[in-house]
Amino acid sequence: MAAQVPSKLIIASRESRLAMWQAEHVRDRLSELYPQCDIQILGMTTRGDQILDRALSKVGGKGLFVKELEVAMEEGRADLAVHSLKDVPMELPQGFALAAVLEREDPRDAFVSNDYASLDDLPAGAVVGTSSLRRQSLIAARYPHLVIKPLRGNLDTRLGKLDRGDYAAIILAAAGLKRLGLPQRIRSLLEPEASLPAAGQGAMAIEIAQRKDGLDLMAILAPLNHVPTAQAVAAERKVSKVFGGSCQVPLAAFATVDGAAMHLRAMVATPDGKRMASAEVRGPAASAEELGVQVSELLRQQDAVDILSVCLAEAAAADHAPNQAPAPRT
Ligand SMILES: NCc1[nH]cc(CCC(=O)O)c1CC(=O)O
Repeated sequence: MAAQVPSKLIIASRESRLAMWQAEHVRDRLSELYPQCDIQILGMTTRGDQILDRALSKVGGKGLFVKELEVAMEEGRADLAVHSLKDVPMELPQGFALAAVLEREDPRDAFVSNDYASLDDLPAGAVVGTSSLRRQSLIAARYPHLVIKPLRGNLDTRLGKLDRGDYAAIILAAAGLKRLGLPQRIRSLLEPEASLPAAGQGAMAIEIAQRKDGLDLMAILAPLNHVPTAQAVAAERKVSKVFGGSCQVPLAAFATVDGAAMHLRAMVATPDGKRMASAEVRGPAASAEELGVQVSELLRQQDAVDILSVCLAEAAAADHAPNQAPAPRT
């Protein structure tokens, strides 16, 4: 039996152009499924959008880009929230759930520059912009002659800083550039072998809150769930969870699903790229989380915990704040 659909649904979204594109995409797909339902978008600003002068790893706290949207749902101002899955904490607060994961866009990192075609072409001392510890550590490991400088802000802001000449090149998620109709800005793509993507990169998720009115939003949103993507990101997010995943740690986890088979790769490193652990496993896509645990165990055998303790000590020192990262667990 088809789900009972209300006459109106409100989508909470951040106001960046990418977030709005994603919310509009979900709105359009829902409108197609449920033409009788009036679907509106509520734009909001989050703490992650406001704090732009610090690297994400130094802002601290999880869910910087999602909290305000959750409050809107809690207060009944919105029914669902659309997020870049990469920005969604591994553990949602009590009473919230992911209702659907949409088909993944290109998960790769993109090299963006006005003067150079790839990381290999950059001369010694060239400045590369990124605020992702993962990207920073991968670049430092392979290109020790390059200088990495922080780069924050939404996609348009970041591209503006590149165009102004602040950087020789910047690294961005290919997915965002493609969604915004800017694929021509991509000079080259970094293959997973060179730059393993972050857990959830390129995937969008729909979050919902527990309802008091009995509305079955899970069932309403189920047709938007893309099973192979949901399986891949379940494995990736399990790895992040095991290692207390946050933006304070250079951690990558990337799964591909081919029919019933999954290939999961993961990596942890120190921010300077000098120490790195990486591992991969293959197995049934239906056992996504179990594969996440397995690959985490392989990482642990390579001193991943020690590598992460270096990262967390650095983060805590930079923060002058108590170290809130939980101990690794499975
Ligand atoms: N943390 C910011 C963020 N969250 C999601 C994306 C890109 C889109 C995606 O990965 O789905 C980006 C920008 C970037 O990494 O360049």
